[in-house]
Amino acid sequence: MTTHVLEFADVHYTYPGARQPALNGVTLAVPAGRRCALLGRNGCGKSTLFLHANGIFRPQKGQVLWKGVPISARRAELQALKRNVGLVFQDPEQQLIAATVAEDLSYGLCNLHLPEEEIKEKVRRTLEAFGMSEWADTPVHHLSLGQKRRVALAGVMVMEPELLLLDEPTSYLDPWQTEAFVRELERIHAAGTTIVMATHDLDFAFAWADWVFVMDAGRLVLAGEPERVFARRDILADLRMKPPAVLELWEAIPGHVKERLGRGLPRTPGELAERLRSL
Ligand SMILES: Nc1ncnc2c1ncn2[C@@H]1O[C@H](COP(=O)(O)OP(=O)(O)OP(=O)(O)O)[C@@H](O)[C@H]1O
Repeated sequence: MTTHVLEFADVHYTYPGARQPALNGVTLAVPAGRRCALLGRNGCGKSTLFLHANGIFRPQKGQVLWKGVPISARRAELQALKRNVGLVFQDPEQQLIAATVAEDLSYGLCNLHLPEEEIKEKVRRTLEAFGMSEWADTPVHHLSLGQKRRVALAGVMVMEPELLLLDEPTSYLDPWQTEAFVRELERIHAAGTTIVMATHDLDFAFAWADWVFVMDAGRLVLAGEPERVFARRDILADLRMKPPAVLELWEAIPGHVKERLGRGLPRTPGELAERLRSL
């Protein structure tokens, strides 16, 4: 049986002064242990959904549940939720608050009033795991955008959340930084963390995710395994979402060649090229 870490049940939210709701009855369940991609056009409500996931926003109608239990407004429970659900914002400037990298990583742990030695040890281990020990005393404003993104991710992971929410983490990263970032995500996922990533990069989503959500106008319109979701060309075309390039290439290959390529759908054009070369 699939267990869900986080669930949204008919959640509604309209920003003060806005004419349209940002969330308009979204119902969505995040399966435990998955790598989920959250897709949808600009303004469909992805970031607003994330802000409800760790209690920053409260639904105006409907419920958000953590492991089947509705999130309450009680301070202690909200604090526990913030610890379980790590949110990495789209813009690292919104997230990084302390002067140096090590201070930034310590910030959330200090708020938990952990003993100083424990904080130091967690920060040391996280810096090491992220390959950034030499940045410990670097002023945050000396870092590049890609480096700030990694520090923001490390600052969330130091809290050891069970669920990691990433808001468009690969935008503005160069291919090398994206690869390094994905390797970090692999390590985090392999250690047991469920991940949900909002992204506009459908090629990346198809290559990386093992579960996909598609939102539109504040609601969920599709959810499931990537192959199944991306097979719904009619719905995706209505949302002006182009299928991943590798699927278009795959469809152009004659059936008798596909049979020889075998082993299900390739995830990237590189993987397809590799299989074609081995014919
Ligand atoms: N602070 C705000 N005040 C008023 N309206 C807002 C505010 N933030 C977002 N909205 C509106 O809420 C809706 C959902 O926005 P949201 O940022 O959640 O979408 P998104 O899917 O994350 O978009 P993007 O892909 O561009 O990041 C949009 O119509 C947006 O204009």
